Amino acid sequence: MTNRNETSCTIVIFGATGDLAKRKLFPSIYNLFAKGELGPNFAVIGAARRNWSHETLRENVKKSLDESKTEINEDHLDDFLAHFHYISLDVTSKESYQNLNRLINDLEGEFNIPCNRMFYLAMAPQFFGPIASYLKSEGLTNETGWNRLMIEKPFGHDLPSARQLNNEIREAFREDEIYRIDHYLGKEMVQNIEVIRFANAIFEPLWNNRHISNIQITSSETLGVEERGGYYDKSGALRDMVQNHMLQMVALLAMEPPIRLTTEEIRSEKIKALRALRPVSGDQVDEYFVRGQYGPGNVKGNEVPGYRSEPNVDPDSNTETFVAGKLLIDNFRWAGVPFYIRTGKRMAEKSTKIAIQFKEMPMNLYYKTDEDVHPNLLVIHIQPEEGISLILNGEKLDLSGQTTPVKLDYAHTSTDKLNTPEAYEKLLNDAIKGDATNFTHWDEVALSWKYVDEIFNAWQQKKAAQFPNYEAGSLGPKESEHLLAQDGFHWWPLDW
Ligand SMILES: NC(=O)C1=CN([C@@H]2O[C@H](COP(=O)(O)OP(=O)(O)OC[C@H]3O[C@@H](n4cnc5c(N)ncnc54)[C@H](OP(=O)(O)O)[C@@H]3O)[C@@H](O)[C@H]2O)C=CC1
Ligand SMILES: O=C1O[C@H](COP(=O)(O)O)[C@@H](O)[C@H](O)[C@H]1O
Repeated sequence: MTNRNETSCTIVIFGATGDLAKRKLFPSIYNLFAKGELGPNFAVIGAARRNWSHETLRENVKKSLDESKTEINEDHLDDFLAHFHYISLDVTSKESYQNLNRLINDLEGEFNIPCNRMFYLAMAPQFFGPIASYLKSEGLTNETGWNRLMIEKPFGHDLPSARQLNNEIREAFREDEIYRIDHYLGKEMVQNIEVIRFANAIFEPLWNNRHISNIQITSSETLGVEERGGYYDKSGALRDMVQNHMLQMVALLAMEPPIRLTTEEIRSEKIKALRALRPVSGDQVDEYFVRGQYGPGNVKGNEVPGYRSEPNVDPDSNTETFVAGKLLIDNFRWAGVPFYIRTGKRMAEKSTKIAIQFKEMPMNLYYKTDEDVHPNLLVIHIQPEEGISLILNGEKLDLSGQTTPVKLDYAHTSTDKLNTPEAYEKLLNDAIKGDATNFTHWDEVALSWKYVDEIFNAWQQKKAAQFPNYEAGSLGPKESEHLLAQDGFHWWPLDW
């Protein structure tokens, strides 16, 4: 009989010769092995077209651990690598799946693994549907153990394509067998949003429109599009970052406390928060959203080209590399509280932060100083530092009787600065254990696309934007400042 909690399994990585497997998946699997999370009975099968041997895969796994500076214990490295096997196949050919099934069966025998099968799709999205369908039709999913499908982004490029993809994979896998990855949900401090909110008696009573004036979420990058120009130019920041990571953070901040900390209850509250997002109609888009594209500039002392000069990007591209937006959530808790988001490439800092700004005191007893009392802020540092800061007011130590902001800090630098290997490690571990809490349910995906599609369509209908409109190495176009200024706010600095 199927035991959902049994962790002993075979992990098949489709796309094992690719970038994601090398940079994120192999180091994560090693870390899980080193921590004893995988136990002795597991196998990893790398699948791709390249004509590699088992040994070539193992050499590449070892190389990926070295390049990612994973701490390796040489004593058990060979034992670890012995669990890796490679199969050369084309995912579009039916015969491939019969060969793969034979290899899985052999390894289940060799390593004494129950028929628990994890299929990780680290492949371009056009293959997601066909792979899922072949896995079922060719008998690789089974009734004896569990079957899980881990699926990378992008999950569609709009609501209709996402729905079509979902229908395709649902033909082969049940919703509870599908693990849609949003790697932000694997980040330590994103997971901590719930803990900060629901394990601290001092915050929950204040977590509403009576006490919070606005919430700001920034995810800025210093990198450009690197080798992903071909994908990114068809996607843009709205669909690459807002539809998934930014809206997931909004949902976690806005949701009601779940009645229990179970996958179903948490997802249900996130879904309700996303349902309450006020849609932005075409004629309002400029009032609520700002788009930008970087021109040439200087990022951290290096001259960099503008977006339109990046490899595989259309020289007249109208794709946005920056988005700022004001989101409103129409429910009792949040009515009237703007959630500002911004994300972009080639910005001044690599930083993901959430600033929760509390309302002013009802009366300023320190008015004689002609100084405004600084608003209280709760800052959640997601990356590269991880932690929280609380900004209060204290008295200046100079006998002036004036107030000064005082920062209470709990922060530490994440092990690898960018934190993503740990995110993948956590997500893989969760999926192996059958915990889908930090993966996105189809309803969340659908609601996010619905929200984002309206903005995208409104932009499409307008004439081409005046791009480039921000310099690489800056904080985005000036209109992003206006978005908050019109409400009497400003973006809090990223180095707070
Ligand atoms: N790289 C990253 O940091 C991130 C990637 N992702 C997502 O992960 C997925 C994979 O990305 P990434 O690793 O960068 O992509 P790559 O292009 O580096 O890798 C693609 C993989 O697919 C294999 N492949 C392509 N066609 C076939 C085929 N017909 N049959 C079998 N194998 C095939 C390639 O191997 P071969 O040529 O040997 O067949 C290769 O292993 C994408 O959906 C991407 O959006 C998401 C977040 C971050
Ligand atoms: O999903 C994506 O995320 C990365 C940013 O991730 P982070 O963990 O480094 O913040 C982004 O660069 C990429 O374009 C996008 O596809």
